[in-house]
Amino acid sequence: MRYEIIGPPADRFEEVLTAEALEFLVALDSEFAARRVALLDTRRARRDRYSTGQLPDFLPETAAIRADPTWRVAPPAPGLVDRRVEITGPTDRKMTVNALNSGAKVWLADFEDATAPTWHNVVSGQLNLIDALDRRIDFTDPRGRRYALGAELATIVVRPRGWHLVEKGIAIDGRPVSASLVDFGLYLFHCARRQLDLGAGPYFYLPKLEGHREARLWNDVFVFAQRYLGLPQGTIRATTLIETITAAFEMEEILYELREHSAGLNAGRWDYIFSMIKNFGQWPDFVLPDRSEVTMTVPFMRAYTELLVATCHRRGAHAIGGMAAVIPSRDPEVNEVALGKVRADKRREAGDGFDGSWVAHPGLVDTCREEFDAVLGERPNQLDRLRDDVDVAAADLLAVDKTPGQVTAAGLRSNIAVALRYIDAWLGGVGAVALWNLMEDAATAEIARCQVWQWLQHGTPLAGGGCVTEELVRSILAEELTALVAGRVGDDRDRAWRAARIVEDTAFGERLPAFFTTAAYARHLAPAERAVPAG
Ligand SMILES: CC(=O)SCCNC(=O)CCNC(=O)[C@H](O)C(C)(C)COP(=O)(O)OP(=O)(O)OC[C@H]1O[C@@H](n2cnc3c(N)ncnc32)[C@H](O)[C@@H]1OP(=O)(O)O
Ligand SMILES: O=CC(=O)O
Ligand SMILES: [Mg+2]
Repeated sequence: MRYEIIGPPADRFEEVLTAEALEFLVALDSEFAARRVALLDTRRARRDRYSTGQLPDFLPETAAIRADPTWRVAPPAPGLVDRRVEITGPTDRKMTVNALNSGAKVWLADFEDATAPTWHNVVSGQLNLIDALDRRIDFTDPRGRRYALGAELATIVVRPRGWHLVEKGIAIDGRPVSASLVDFGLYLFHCARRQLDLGAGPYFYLPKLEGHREARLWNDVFVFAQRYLGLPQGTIRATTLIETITAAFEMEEILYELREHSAGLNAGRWDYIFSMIKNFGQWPDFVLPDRSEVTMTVPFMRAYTELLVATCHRRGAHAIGGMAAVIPSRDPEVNEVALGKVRADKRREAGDGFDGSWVAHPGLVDTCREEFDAVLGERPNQLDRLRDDVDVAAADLLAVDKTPGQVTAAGLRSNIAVALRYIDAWLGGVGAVALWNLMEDAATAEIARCQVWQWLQHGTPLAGGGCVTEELVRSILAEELTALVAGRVGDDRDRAWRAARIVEDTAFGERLPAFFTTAAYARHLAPAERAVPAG
């Protein structure tokens, strides 16, 4: 056999890691592993070009696709017609039940930004999805609280990990496997028919794509997988996140590549900001102010979302809004402010023509629904609202220098504290956390650690005096680490130290690491020991 299970066994994991499912992963790997590696090389080469001053533009070689007014994506699939509220979150057992019961139309079951990809999270997440579809997920927690699926459930849309990540819990021919193919393959293998029997289908969100060739790879994966599993072509549907600056220049082409499988585009705002810093962070014109100042109404973010809605609706595709990171609070005053911010965000999106949007927490479902109800009324979406008024040029997408705001000492400290605390949680197997009333996940933490790097590179002046220096960052990091480890012992204490080391490694280097998660996964999360060989 060509595969081996490296990750440790646990209760019922064999129900996910069946010989047939693993053979399917081997088939996907044989067909697509080399193309994935080549596309990752292309990403690196492109970033190198940007480091010499080149800027992206709309592609001349695909002008004909953009100019052709005739093509459309497939009509919306069952369960994906009305997407006015989508809740996102990790796939642990409790969150699965809570998300499905939340009243949202869609649940984005997340193996990406909201999940720390421990072997346990990866496999048990798949098991929870199977159990949810079989209605076998009800349980009572240790406090005696009962969790049970209700009558009306959200449509499940799974977000596999991005192309940059590998899964080391399974080896094929002695190599780690693409994490995207593992998450996609296991879910499709086990749940496609279960979903079809329930009147929905196997639906996906595709994260962190950097261009249409990566969308073509996904489309080819879908065609191959449908053939392998005997599913009618077009059964799979995928919403692509536009969350990199390079993908923003290829929205139309991405829809075109996936057109028989496309369920639209989503404005993944947090990774988008991260991508902007990652690609152009060394240039003075691209220095961003405090993270809290980079709102959806600053010119470069506005240009991107306007273009996204216009592109989608021209092609009959859903445009889905992004995540307002504020979450509900038990403090009534703080809560009121938080709900007000989410309401304003969803109101703007609905008014701009989005067909629905994301929330991070069940307590935000009603707010989002009310704002979309106000615009959609009885209509399931507003695909008919063409945004022919939108005129976005390459320069608008890159107009980072028009972002108002300052870099402050508080913003610097906040970035260091968030990066440290998030990475600490991630190393502990938790991929989304609430910090200071904000949802923090891999994407928001990437911004935090990249801004520290960016400001250090530029010796950025701080409002009120001084500037960002290595000495200052080290001293804030030391203070934040002291606060984090207070009262901790043993492994918990070590984990905080490891998190601080990752923050240092990613902040002080001359070149910004493309993702903190890749090296941190290999060093800290990946299963190290060989467990029971299988197959
Ligand atoms: C940039 C992007 O990619 S955004 C998408 C990726 N990020 C995410 O999906 C983050 C999703 N959100 C979350 O993970 C959580 O809301 C957090 C971690 C931010 C906060 O969670 P908590 O600290 O548990 O919040 P809180 O205590 O208010 O939760 C109250 C209840 O709501 C549940 N809950 C909170 N958020 C969610 C969610 N997204 N899905 C399902 N249930 C949820 C909690 O499990 C808890 O349930 P319980 O009452 O049965 O114990
Ligand atoms: O995945 C969403 C984002 O904002 O990043
Ligand atoms: Mg993202």
